[in-house]
Amino acid sequence: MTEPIIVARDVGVELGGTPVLSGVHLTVAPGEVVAVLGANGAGKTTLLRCLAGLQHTEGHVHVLGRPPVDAPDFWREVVLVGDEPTWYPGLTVREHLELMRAVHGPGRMEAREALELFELDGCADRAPSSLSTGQRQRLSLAMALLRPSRLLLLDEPERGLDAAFRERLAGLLSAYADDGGTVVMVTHDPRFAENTRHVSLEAAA
Ligand SMILES: Nc1ncnc2c1ncn2[C@@H]1O[C@H](COP(=O)(O)OP(=O)(O)OP(=O)(O)O)[C@@H](O)[C@H]1O
Repeated sequence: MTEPIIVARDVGVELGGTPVLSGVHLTVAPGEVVAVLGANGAGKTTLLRCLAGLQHTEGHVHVLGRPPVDAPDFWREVVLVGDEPTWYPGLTVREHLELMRAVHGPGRMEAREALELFELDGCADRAPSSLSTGQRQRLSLAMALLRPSRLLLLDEPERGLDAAFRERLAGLLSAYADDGGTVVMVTHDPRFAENTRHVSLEAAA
């Protein structure tokens, strides 16, 4: 039987003395796209942070067969897209994509293909800080999908994207999973997540 990519059992987190997650279970197989849904404050981002090794938890969490840790070996296989990244001053949109390739090696696509796929050709020579919210989100996602990885952890990837691009992104994530990758994403858009496995989170307190 194929080993799960994620096994989380009885996960509990307290923040500021308040339970945020309690008794959460999640098992994710390779090639799955899982959408974590729930009300504001239900703990979705906190769960992603637990899976990324950025949040201490009670219970058992294994990602890719081991406890997740905020360390280079882990981040070579896992990509987290959450809050907007810090952009490198002086580098253009194109250079941000080329940087991913230079650091992580040949991945799923070339920088020029990513520019086309994420509709960034028109702003390839601009600084990311000069882009619109949706264009910056597309650049974050392009940087994530260009490089090789086994697991994508995405926090509201649809944020700032228009309806047409949301549909394209859903297709790109599905293709990533068809290639053997695994996706866990937090989303508030059930339509964007319609062809994924849904996991609902309820507030712990
Ligand atoms: N550093 C912190 N200290 C104390 N409480 C926190 C901290 N970070 C988050 N929380 C609380 O933990 C709860 C869960 O937050 P989290 O961001 O995981 O929710 P969410 O489901 O992702 O919400 P949203 O849909 O609004 O993004 C919230 O009640 C939030 O106020």
